[in-house]
Amino acid sequence: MTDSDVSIARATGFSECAIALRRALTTTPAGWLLAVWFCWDRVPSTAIFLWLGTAAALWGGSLLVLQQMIARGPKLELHRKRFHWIAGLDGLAWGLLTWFLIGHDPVLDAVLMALLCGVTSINAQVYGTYVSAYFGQIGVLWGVSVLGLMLVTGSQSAIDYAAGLSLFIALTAYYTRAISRRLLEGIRLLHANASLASQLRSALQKVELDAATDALTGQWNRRALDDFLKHQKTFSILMLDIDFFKRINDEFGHLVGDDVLRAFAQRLREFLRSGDFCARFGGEEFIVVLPETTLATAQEVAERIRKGVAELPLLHKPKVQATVSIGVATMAQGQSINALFAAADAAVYLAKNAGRNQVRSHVETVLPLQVSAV
Ligand SMILES: Nc1nc2c(ncn2[C@@H]2O[C@H](COP(=O)(O)OP(=O)(O)OP(=O)(O)O)[C@@H](O)[C@H]2O)c(=O)[nH]1
Repeated sequence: MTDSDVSIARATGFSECAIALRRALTTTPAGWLLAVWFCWDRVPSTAIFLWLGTAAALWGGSLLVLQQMIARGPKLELHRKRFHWIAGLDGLAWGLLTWFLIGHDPVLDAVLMALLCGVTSINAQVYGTYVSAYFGQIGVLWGVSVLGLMLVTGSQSAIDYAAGLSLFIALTAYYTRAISRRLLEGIRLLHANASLASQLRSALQKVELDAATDALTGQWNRRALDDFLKHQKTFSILMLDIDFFKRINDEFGHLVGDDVLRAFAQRLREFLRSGDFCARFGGEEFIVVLPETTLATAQEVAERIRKGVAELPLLHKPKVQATVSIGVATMAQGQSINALFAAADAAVYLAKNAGRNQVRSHVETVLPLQVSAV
């Protein structure tokens, strides 16, 4: 578990709390209606409307600010202060209830105390993922309501109510803190798991890519070629074999030979379309698969490649000029992939025997007649 997991969990907890508070604030008027319903005929209507007006003004302002904050994306480091203000005003609106509505009827007082306890409990859920704002909210609710009880009523029952409310709020705050820790731990674990899963996914993708790629040239390897061919129906292949490659190694060394292989693979790609597939078959041999391509077109492509390799040096320092012999073969109905490779190989053999730097096709060899019978 890293520090960044912890701070991401805190930030997520904050933004979840902001969204939960918006949901809770939109249902707050239902709580007021309940209070008004209890108070109707028991409390002077001016007191009821004064409290309702004050609460509505505080509520409307808070909701507006909260809405703007959420629209911009609630951010702990930016909106922390504003959010604590909103929570405090929410607590103030409820706390003022004792200033306006208490002291008119003993039964009603008890019911309103229960209502304040209910508000405290509900808000424990609302602020669960950002508990410091909860402490602000219930702190203000507690302070204002206890002050109201003392100043407005000042009776023995007011002291009892204040004591009861204080105990209830203190216990709720204590347990909410513990639950909030577990909630944040859950968010932290979720985040850590998600980032671990994404790391594993990208590591797996890299391993899969490495397993299908030739390390030297960056082209696909034999395994990837076999996989690709499994999904092809009508296609032609070019088998390319660099001429006298041993001489290049002997003259310039193996490292230069490697550079030549890389440069050759690069040159090859310049002549291919995006849907064509190029793989290193082994040593200085490459295979190009041309999907949906007839023999005649494949021969044209092969000829372009042959010329393109021969006309410019593959390396400039040291200057290495090379040529390539190419065998072309087209997949026939019912033919196996190995038979196709054998046909292309026979065509390469023909090109080499004809003096190299040539393109030959499998129809010029005797092999297709044998393989088509396989
Ligand atoms: N530098 C380097 N050389 C390689 C690599 N793989 C194979 N070779 C060399 O490629 C050479 C292939 O030689 P040959 O099969 O005799 O063919 P060639 O010299 O190209 O002659 P022809 O194909 O008949 O024109 C061998 O010397 C191999 O050692 C490689 O990855 N890097």
